[in-house]
Amino acid sequence: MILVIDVGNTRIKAAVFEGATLFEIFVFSKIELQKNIQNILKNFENITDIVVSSVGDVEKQSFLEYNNGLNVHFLSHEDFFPFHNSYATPKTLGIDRMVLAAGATFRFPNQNRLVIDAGTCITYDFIDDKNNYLGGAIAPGLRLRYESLHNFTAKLPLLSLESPKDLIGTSTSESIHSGVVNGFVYEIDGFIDEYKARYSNFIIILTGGDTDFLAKRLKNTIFANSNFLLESLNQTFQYKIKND
Ligand SMILES: Nc1ncnc2c1ncn2[C@@H]1O[C@H](COP(=O)(O)OP(=O)(O)OP(=O)(O)O)[C@@H](O)[C@H]1O
Ligand SMILES: CC(C)(CO)[C@@H](O)C(=O)NCCC(=O)O
Ligand SMILES: [K+]
Repeated sequence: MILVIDVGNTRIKAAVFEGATLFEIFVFSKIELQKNIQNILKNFENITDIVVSSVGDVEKQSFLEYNNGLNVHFLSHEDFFPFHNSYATPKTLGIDRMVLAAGATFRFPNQNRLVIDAGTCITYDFIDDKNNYLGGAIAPGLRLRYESLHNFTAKLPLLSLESPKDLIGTSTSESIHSGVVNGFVYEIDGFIDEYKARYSNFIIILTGGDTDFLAKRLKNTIFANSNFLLESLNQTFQYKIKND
């Protein structure tokens, strides 16, 4: 059994896999990291490996204390990935984006793929049908937009996510919901349309914390899977052992 851990910018997600089977998912904050890992290891005694992808400020050292018989794999740019990386600054490419690109490559062979991760940030990653990772985009995520409006103005309140009643916001809060949520949806549909203008055929994978909220609001057809990063971590690890 393996324990995969996705350290994001806001929270940590972990999952226990045996082969391709996902047993359980855990979501927790950074300060609860040690406690949660200890509990998971206690409940799943057959875990032999911990596989970590971290874009947050949690370093490899935080996992090494579990090294009593357990292998800790902290994924980095030096690992094996199933695509050719055409990014101009490969060393600063987020490891989460690399794992998502790997997952898309494994899952949808020989086709163009666009991965959209709607998390703290929205990331777009494009891998073409020849397995070239081309790059994509980074934009502020849904919650970040609500927080930015509040943090960088004097008068705007901090609202929590709500569906706008209409395009035309008729109060401060409705204007904010319309601006944030409608803007978010139009932007993502707009990106997809631009990719469509350039590539006639590609599969779209949507993941991240806002997957479910977003999936039903997009006009474009997508493959929605909020666990795509966790599943891709498992696949990237299986690929790594095969190639080591
Ligand atoms: N309990 C929650 N805490 C924070 N964000 C949440 C929660 N539930 C849903 N969300 C939504 O998920 C988004 C954050 O996504 P996610 O949890 O995937 O981010 P993350 O853990 O920081 O990962 P990453 O840094 O890889 O994006 C926010 O925009 C928010 O609207
Ligand atoms: C964009 C985020 C924050 C998304 O989690 C992460 O992938 C990251 O820190 N990336 C580094 C910059 C880059 O990918 O080019
Ligand atoms: K993200």
